[in-house]
Parts: sequence; C-alpha cells; structure tokens
Amino acid sequence: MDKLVSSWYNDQSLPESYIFPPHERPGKLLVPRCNTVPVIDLSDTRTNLVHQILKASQEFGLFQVVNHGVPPNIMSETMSVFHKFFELPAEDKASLTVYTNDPKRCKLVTSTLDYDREKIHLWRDVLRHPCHPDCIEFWPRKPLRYREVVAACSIEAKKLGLQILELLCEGIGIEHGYFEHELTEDLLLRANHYPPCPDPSLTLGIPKHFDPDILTILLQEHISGLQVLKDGEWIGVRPIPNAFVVNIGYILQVISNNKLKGAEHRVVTNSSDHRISVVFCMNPAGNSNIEPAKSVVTATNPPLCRGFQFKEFLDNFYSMEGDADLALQPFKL
Ligand SMILES: O=C(O)CCC(=O)C(=O)O
Ligand SMILES: [Fe+2]
Repeated sequence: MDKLVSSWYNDQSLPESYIFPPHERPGKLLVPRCNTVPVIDLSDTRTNLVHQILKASQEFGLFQVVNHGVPPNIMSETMSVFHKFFELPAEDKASLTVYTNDPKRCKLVTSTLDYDREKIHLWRDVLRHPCHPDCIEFWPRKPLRYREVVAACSIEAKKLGLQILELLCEGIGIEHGYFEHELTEDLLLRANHYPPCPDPSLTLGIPKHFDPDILTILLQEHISGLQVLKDGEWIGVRPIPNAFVVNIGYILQVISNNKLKGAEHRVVTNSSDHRISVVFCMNPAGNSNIEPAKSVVTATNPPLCRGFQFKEFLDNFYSMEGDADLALQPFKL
C-alpha cells in the first residue's frame, strides 16, 4: 500500500494519478447545498413515518433522520474518537496498514483496497472493520476509548437501521421482521478521512457509486462533501447537527424488486477542511440468499432477477470495479 494521503497532502500539488476524466470531475461549479434531500423526524406518528420514508426512498434513495433516539453524546464521542484516530502518529497506525485478507481484521488503507491496480486514486484514507463482537479484539487500541465508544455507536446504528427497515417493510408490503436476522447480520464500519485537497475541481473523495449493502447509516459533521444523484443532477447533502444520513443500498433495491431506489452518491473534497464520515453498512451474511421478496412480486411486477448468494454478488461487484448494475447482470431475468 502507498502512504496515507493524510501524511503528504500538504507537500505538493495534486498528483496526476488523482485526476479524474473530465466527465467525472466535479468541476468548479458549486453544487447547492440544497434543502431538497428529505429530513425525516422519527418522533412523528407511525403512519406519517411510513409514508415519508417510503416516498424519500423511492424518489431519492437517501434521506436524513432527526429525533432518532440515539444519544447525542454517543454521536459526538464517535466523531471525536475518529478525529483522534486519524491524528495518531504513523507508527500507531502502522500495524493496521499491513496487508491481510482476513475479513475479521481491521484495515487502514488510502484510496481503496485495490490501490495497486486502480487507474485513479481517491482523495481519502479509510479505516474499515466488521462490528461483530467477535472482531472487537482486532479493533484499534488507540485512542483509548475507541472500542467502548465505537461499540456503543454501532449498536445504536444497527437498532436505528432495523427500525427504518421495519417502516420500509410496512410501506412496500414486505412481512414484518424480514431483515432482522441473516440479511443484516454483518454490520461493517467504514471511517473515511478526506484531508484538504489542493484542487477539489479535479478529483473526488469517492466517485459515483451505490453502496453494495441493504442500508447505510452515516454520521457526518458540519463539513459538506456528500452528494446524491437525483434526476441526473448532483445535490449536496446539507450537514445537520445530530442527524444521521440514511441511504438505500443496492441489495435493498433488488429485494424490493426496484420499488425502492438505491442511492447513487459521491463525495467531493474541499481545499480548507478535513472531513470525516463514519459509515455503518448493514450487510447480509455472505451465504444468504438474495432475491426479490415474494410479497412484492406479482404478475404485473415480475422478479427482476433470480436468487443469488450475497457473496457471489460481492465477488462480481469487486471484479467490476464497483459497478453494481454490472455485478447484478448475470442474475437478471
Ligand atoms: O463520506 C461520505 O459522506 C460518504 C461515504 C460513502 O459513500 C461510503 O463510504 O460509501
Ligand atoms: Fe457510499
């Protein structure tokens, strides 16, 4: 792996290997930090919530939630732990950057896991690990409260995700509890660190993608950067204090037989501020069977694909360089 971008970003202009082709670059146009991404108040009545979450998931695939019941101190301590983590001296992070393909292990990389083969690098460092209790022994030991704080936050993120999935089930007519076990068994954490960038118009923190999961629960701060594609236009996701961003993953789009829309999103960089996002991905177990839910399939809405194992899809996803539509292709009917 190459050096973390956070260790050299200050020293030079943007290296060629970070420059995206013209049609993918964000350019100089400031994307408005619109108010149009739905913000859902989870203390509303159940009937209203089902309606609003369904509408947001069909139109945007992405929304923010407030009054969600996650204690604000858990959210702020989590952000603070990741700030401290990314500020640790290189020697403290060195053991996490060692190559390993053990899925239980924690990994800290720059750009993506595929740094050596990818054509263009992403302007970010990323720490990733599973959240399962069996994996905690591999989590960072520093900063001191990492394990305690991140464990508390991951429990809350999963609870929140399951609550939102229940509302979605009710909205599209999938039976209660459908996502409760295997389909959300693996909670994965990704903490992204985007240092200030010498030329944000030419590069990206993450290019356009779908998350290859069921649901993503994301914590950000006051620095913007996340954008969602809506009707061919990029819309900025305005940071709101104490909100979580929720986006529909590609696999949930498949299970809903396209009734829900996976969010296509990307991350732009900026020239003055470090940005950190903490992302919890609700993933199915590798061997779980993914297929359009029987209750959403009808004669007029036939299944878009056959059943497949989640790990088959993921293998395709990574070999197709993160193109979810191509990864689904072999299973389409
Ligand atoms: O940094 C963000 O706001 C989004 C991160 C993201 O899309 C991802 O990690 O998949
Ligand atoms: Fe994402």
